Amino acid sequence: MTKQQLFEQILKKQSFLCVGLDTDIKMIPEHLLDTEDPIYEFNKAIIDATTPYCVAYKPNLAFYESEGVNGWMAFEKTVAYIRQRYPDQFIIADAKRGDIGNTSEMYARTFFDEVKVNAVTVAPYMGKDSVKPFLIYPERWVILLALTSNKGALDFQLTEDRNGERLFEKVLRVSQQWATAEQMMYVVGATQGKLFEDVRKIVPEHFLLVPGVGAQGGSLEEVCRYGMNKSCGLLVNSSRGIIYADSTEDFAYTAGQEARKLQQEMKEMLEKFGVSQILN
Ligand SMILES: O=c1ccn([C@@H]2O[C@H](COP(=O)(O)O)[C@@H](O)[C@H]2O)c(=O)[nH]1
Repeated sequence: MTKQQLFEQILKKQSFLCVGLDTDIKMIPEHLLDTEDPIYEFNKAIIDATTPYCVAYKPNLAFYESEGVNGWMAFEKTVAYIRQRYPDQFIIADAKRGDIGNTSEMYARTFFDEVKVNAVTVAPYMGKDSVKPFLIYPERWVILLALTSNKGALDFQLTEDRNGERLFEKVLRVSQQWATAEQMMYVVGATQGKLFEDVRKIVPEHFLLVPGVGAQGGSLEEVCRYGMNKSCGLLVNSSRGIIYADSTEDFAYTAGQEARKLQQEMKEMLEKFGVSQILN
């Protein structure tokens, strides 16, 4: 999916919501546990209920890999289900990969050739040759960790070098030499508030994947005020706040309603910050 196609979906749905499929077997409603593949059944129900209100899904690999072979199969089946039923959805494998070149090549093959997601989250720490192998796939995306939502962002990302440049700023600046805004996005946590202004000084055109609203307390209004650009430029993720809003048999309906609430807020933000035209 291209940047333009993603923006068109955002305008069509008046939403830049990404639903996080952080499916924890321990949180799945009891009545699904008797089915052959509870994780997949849960995901299908969540996807069917939320798809009118979102433009992206983000399965986080930790939740699948922790269940071994069955978890990986549920991940693959979930991606295939979205691909087949809702081909306009943007699918992000939140895997936070990155290694020496030949190993990164294998990660890229896994996610782009085998599972066929649109994007993979990648850690920038090992540098250019660890990221490049993900960039040889046309219309597939690398989402590079830049300024994360957790407290630990202070440990490295917000530290300054002797010229006063913070590490996340260096990641944004240098990595722009590796790929354009047609293939690279950045993770910036919703909890980072006004720092979105500093991010936008360096990457005005790029899409940002923004986790941290809902359970982590980030403000959607602040993210939009400081982070939105003329083609929206934001995919805001919520995982627990949507998928675990209800643990009864009505879980999917409630998840849909939570997604709808966020979509309504996002529609207001798109209007408020003047994002309304199809760009060419
Ligand atoms: O900086 C980051 C990077 C990734 N995440 C991931 O996003 C979701 C957030 O889940 P919530 O339940 O909505 O808090 C989860 O998969 C994280 O691993 C992040 O939170 N912050």
